[in-house]
Amino acid sequence: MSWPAGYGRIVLDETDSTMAEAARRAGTLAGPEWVMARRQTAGRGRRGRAWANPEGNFAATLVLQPREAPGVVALRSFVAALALFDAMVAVTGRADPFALKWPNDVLLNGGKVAGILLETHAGGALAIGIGVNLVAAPGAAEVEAGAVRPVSLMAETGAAVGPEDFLDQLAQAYAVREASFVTYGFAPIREAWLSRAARLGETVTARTGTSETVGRFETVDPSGNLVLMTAKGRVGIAAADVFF
Ligand SMILES: O=C(O)CCCC[C@@H]1SC[C@@H]2NC(=O)N[C@@H]21
Repeated sequence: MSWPAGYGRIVLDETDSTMAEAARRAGTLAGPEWVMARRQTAGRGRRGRAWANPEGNFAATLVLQPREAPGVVALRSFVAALALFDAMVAVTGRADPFALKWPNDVLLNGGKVAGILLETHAGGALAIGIGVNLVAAPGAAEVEAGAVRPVSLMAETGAAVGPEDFLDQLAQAYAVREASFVTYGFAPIREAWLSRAARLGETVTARTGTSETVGRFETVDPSGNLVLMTAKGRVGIAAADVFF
């Protein structure tokens, strides 16, 4: 497996969180850099949740210095989700058990196998944190009530993939999707994402900390919003957790 040209790589035995590591290093990096850790002692997920990271699972953050407007930069969550999907297919040889859940989870046999966390830094750096349950998944009791059950790649498919091998696949897949995004914009990424979307056309619930919207999952719009057809009409949602 070749490493993508122009991307750097740092592999640490242990850190608190690769997001924190990325924040500490962002100002010093000359170009895109993958920061991977074999162990995280304080991994974090979306909405301030903790992210468990037993050894053997994958934890890495890609640090980029994008030049676009913030709304365009944020669309890289879809770029990353697609790349993650591609890497899963590359390591298992199968696409059918995988699906993408808005905004950027990867599902395997309907369970959550991977998550993505985006953070931006003063100075404009973008940190894309990716966690994959390669060998172990948290118990159902450790996740929010009603959330998709966590699963591991190994338990669901039998594939035994080490974090560094997974990084090779993911970095290559990301570089391909990033080049498409920079050259052709969001449209082909959006189409590819939608063709892999879980529960498209079905009724889902989108929850923020303060509101709940139930509707038919119609599409993701060109700004990356979740579009639901509700009893009151079409609604675009910029940020939420989705429940099936
Ligand atoms: O809540 C989610 O689904 C996103 C989880 C993101 C976890 C990854 S693991 C690598 C990086 N470092 C962190 O502390 N979090 C992200």
